[in-house]
Amino acid sequence: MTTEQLEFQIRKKKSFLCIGLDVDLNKIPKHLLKEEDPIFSFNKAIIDATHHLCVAYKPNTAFYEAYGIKGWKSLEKTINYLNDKYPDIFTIADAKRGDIGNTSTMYAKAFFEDLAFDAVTVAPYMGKDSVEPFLAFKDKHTIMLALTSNEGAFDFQTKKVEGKELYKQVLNTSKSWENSKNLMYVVGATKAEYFAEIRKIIPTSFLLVPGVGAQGGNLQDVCKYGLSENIGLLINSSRGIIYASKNEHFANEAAKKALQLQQQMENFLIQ
Ligand SMILES: O=c1ccn([C@@H]2O[C@H](COP(=O)(O)O)[C@@H](O)[C@H]2O)c(=O)[nH]1
Repeated sequence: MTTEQLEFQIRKKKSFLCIGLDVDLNKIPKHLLKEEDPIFSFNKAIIDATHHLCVAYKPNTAFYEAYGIKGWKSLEKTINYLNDKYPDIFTIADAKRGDIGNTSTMYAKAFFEDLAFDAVTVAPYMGKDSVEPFLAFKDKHTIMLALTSNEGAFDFQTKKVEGKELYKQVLNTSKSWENSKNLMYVVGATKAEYFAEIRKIIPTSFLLVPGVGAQGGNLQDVCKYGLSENIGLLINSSRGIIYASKNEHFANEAAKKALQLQQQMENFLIQ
């Protein structure tokens, strides 16, 4: 999916919500544990109940890798289900990869070709040659960590290097890389006060924004400073939506939480 198609979907659905599929078997309704693939059954129910309220889903691969081969199969079934039944949905593998060039190429093949995700998250620490193999894939997106939502973001990302904060160096430098049009960036909702500065460097790049809901980030502030002329935001909520309830109505309860966020987004889009 191109960024233009993503923007079209956002305007059509009046939503820039991304739902995080971070499935923990200890947190899902007990009755699902009897199913052959509880993770996929959970995801399928959540997706069917919420797809009209969001434009993207983001499984964090850690929650699948933790269950070994079974978990990887559940991830594969989830992305195949999304691509077959809801092809207008933008899909993000939150895998935070990045390595020397030939290894990065293999990571990119795994997520873009084998699993056919639209986007993958990548850490910038190893630099240009570790990210460009991802960028080489046409109409696929590399979402690079810029300013993350956690406390540890202040350990390195906001520290000055040659007079400029490291996250700003990441944004500025990456703009000159080959196929940089395929870049998006992760900026945490807990760092809302940084969005105005970030928009000065990357006025229209899409930002994946985790941290609303469970981590306490404020949607209003993010929208106020982060929205761009092409919208440019994907706001993620995982636990705040998918674990709304543990009873048999869990998917409907998740949809209610998603609707609350979608309605707030709609208000910003019509302003
Ligand atoms: O800076 C970052 C980068 C990634 N994440 C991931 O997003 C979700 C957030 O989940 P919630 O349950 O809505 O808090 C999760 O997969 C994180 O690993 C992030 O939170 N911050």
